Amino acid sequence: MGIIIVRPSGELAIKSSYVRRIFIRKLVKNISTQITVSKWRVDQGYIILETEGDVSRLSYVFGISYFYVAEEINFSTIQELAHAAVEKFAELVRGKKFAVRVRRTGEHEFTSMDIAREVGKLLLPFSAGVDLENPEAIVHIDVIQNRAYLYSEEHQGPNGFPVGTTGKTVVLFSGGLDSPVATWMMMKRGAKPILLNVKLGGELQKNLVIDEIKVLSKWSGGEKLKVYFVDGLKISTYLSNVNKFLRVITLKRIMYKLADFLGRKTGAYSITTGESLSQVSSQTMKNLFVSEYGINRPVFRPLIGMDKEEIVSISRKIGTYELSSKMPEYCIISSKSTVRARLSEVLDNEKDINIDYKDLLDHAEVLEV
Ligand SMILES: Nc1ncnc2c1ncn2[C@@H]1O[C@H](COP(=O)(O)OP(=O)(O)OP(=O)(O)O)[C@@H](O)[C@H]1O
Repeated sequence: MGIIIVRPSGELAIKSSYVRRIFIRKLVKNISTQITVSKWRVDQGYIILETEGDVSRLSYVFGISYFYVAEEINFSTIQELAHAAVEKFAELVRGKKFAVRVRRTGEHEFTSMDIAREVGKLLLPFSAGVDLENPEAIVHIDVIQNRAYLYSEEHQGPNGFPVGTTGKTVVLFSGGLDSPVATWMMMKRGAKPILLNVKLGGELQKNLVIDEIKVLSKWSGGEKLKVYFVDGLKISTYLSNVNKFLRVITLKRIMYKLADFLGRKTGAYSITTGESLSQVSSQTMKNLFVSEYGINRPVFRPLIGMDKEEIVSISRKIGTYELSSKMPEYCIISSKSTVRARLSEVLDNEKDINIDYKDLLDHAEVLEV
């Protein structure tokens, strides 16, 4: 059993108290899917939790700025606090250059500097001296009213909003490099993704997609991730009648329409893709305009302004890079596309294709990870 102090993302602090309460409650719910929480309270913007389990899992919970495992003490004088700090930290600083870092909230007759000075003075004889610039050991003390939290290590959280607080989005999820990164970025903004894969590559593609979703689910704050696999073969047959230079754009339009339908079915108000401006011919500005023409939901493209290196670096960080690299390109997608599709021509071509989107989705294979 330990006390964990969580500082929510700075963005949560500027919300109205009503919204903040909702977000904090969801954050605690998401935290308790990772570790056991027996009690919690909010004090001066910090969430104080009594917990059991592996705290390192909190590094994956969106909505956390930083967190630490602390010892809680009640105190009335600065000397009392300093003695408790010495008892806890004498061994930590033994023979090392150290620094004391103090944060203080509440009404007190002393400042943070007063605490740091008093604690530093008592720890000095155990140590190799004070070094505020490059300490070998750091003594952290957070004072909130008449309680102090003592700890030696602070862990970074991923910031953002708790997953599930900002709505659902249908993600067009190919499983290539980009769409997993786009999914992660939307989860970071608190969205719950509903994944839609047009199965063009059979079981190999499907299994890679599932493995990628498993990796992404580490970041989902316990929210189950649902994936819809739609029959790609059926869609390919529709496309065989389309002019070959317009096939990629038409396929994209079909995917967007499927996503729009799925959004309506699942209460998701947006569509997310992994497109990045002009990365490939189907992603020129003109083609993106034509692709999403007539779609009722806003299309979010979190990667639109990123280059490949930036996307790769996020993909490595979140753990999907290795799996994405195994994903082959599928021939329809990689076939030549015009860079400036004419809307009227594309719409004209489309007239002869009669796709029953509802039926495609009703027959989709649905899994939850
Ligand atoms: N088979 C598919 N099923 C669902 N969505 C897809 C599929 N193929 C492509 N998409 C969507 O279209 C976007 C662009 O795909 P495209 O193949 O043009 O580029 P990409 O750079 O290879 O993307 P990715 O790396 O995500 O596969 C993808 O990021 C994804 O959102």
